[in-house]
Amino acid sequence: MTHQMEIFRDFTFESAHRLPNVPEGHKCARLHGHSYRVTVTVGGPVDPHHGWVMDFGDLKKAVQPLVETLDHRVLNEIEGLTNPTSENLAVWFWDRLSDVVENLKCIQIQETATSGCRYFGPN
Ligand SMILES: Nc1nc2c(c(=O)[nH]1)N=C([C@H](O)[C@H](O)COP(=O)(O)OP(=O)(O)OP(=O)(O)O)CN2
Ligand SMILES: [Zn+2]
Repeated sequence: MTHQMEIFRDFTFESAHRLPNVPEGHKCARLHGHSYRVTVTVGGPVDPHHGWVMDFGDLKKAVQPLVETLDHRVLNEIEGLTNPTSENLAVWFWDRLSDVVENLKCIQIQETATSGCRYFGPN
């Protein structure tokens, strides 16, 4: 019997952004910052010998360089993030991780304690 599971790891970074395509007068057109949290979820069977889906450490090795690319930056200046909404940030992470992290299931971005998005990949 195999046990199907999802594992996840949280990463945080502090970045500034502005949203260029919001309606006139929208507060998010102004430069402002967030303490972002990205949660990366991977699915698969629990390997019976190791007792894990994958090593959390290997997941960190894949994601941390991307987080460092964004930390203490203005997101609009990062390639591929000219309109850095949570949704576009989730796609940005997915596009850079899906080839290196097997069975990537979800990228969750939290901009604030109460707002965020979950991306399950292209269809
Ligand atoms: N679907 C999305 N909507 C909004 C995004 C987004 O990425 N996707 N982003 C923003 C802004 O970045 C804004 O900084 C966050 O918006 P909001 O949660 O409305 O702001 P507050 O935390 O200040 O919430 P209040 O309830 O107004 O205090 C906007 N929308
Ligand atoms: Zn914002």
